[in-house]
Amino acid sequence: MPVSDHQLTQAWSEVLRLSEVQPGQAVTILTGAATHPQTLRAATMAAQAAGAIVSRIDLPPVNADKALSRDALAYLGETPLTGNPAAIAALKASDLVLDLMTLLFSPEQIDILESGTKILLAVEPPEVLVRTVPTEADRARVLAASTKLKKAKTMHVTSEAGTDVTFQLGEFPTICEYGFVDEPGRWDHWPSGFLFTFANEGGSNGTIVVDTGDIVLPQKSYTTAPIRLTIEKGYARAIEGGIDAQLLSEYMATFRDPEAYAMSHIGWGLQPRCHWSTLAMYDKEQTIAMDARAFEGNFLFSLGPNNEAGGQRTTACHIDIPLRNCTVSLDGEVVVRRGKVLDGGAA
Ligand SMILES: O=c1ccc(O)c[nH]1
Repeated sequence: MPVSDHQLTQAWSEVLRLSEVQPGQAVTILTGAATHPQTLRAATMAAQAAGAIVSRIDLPPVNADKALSRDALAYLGETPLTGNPAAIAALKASDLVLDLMTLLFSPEQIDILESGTKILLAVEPPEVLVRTVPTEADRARVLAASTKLKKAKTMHVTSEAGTDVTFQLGEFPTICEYGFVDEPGRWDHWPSGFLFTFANEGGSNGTIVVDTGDIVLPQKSYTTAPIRLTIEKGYARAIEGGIDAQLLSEYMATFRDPEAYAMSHIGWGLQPRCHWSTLAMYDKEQTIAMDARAFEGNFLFSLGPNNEAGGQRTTACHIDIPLRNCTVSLDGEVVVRRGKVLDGGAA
């Protein structure tokens, strides 16, 4: 059901306040063919109310003929910014970019962030944005978890469904997503409230079982039977199971890219206002399923690119799979036990 312009504008004003937007700063709103008009309206009004100098850059869509999916996070790499020096220059000249289009995992995003520009991605439906307005407490909880993940040398994940996988850590940074951009050069995503890192290249080994009811993205499906992934030296060497495994396998095979099977980010969800069951209430076209990526206590693993964290792998195929009921431990210390976060709960 819809939220009012007033509610959504208030939500944007809070996010811009948390992002420390100052009067006179340049805020550029990046839009595309799928940008939600109410989100654009509310973001524009909130940025003006904050005294920012507001611009909008609207770019034509790309990739639709190659993607086999309409989900902006399914097909990565080239974006409407690729090869567009005028737009890139404008975004680099901005203090803050409100990405209502989706640049994630693009070389251009990394280039723009390195200039000191902040980028906030926000493409979920307006009512989801209003429900998941970030808080300082979200930030504190994610940062507290990151102090453990940053120091960890191994992550071990198990589940009663049969997951038993070990990741060697240390080569890549920890990325915290808490929904606002309070430092120059920071990227974040609203909604969020989770953290992750990337396993060392070749440093992932074991078995991951996507259990019945776990979610596969961008398929946006709840699996009807377990999918067993055999992970050896950083790659999913086998994907076995029933129809869900066959659908995932065939989809990935269409990319004809061995790098699509590489382990990408690994982490866990800390957002109590996001839920495993929410995806069941939406049409696939309406959401990119951030509830699934952020719900408290998930173990979220990804296959595909690692350029977001400075890695060399830029495959277009991006698979995100949040698992329920896993136990995640860092150097032997349990941080999530059978899907429950062990940090005393949300503040
Ligand atoms: O916010 C996001 C969204 C997708 C992803 O793979 C990582 N972070």
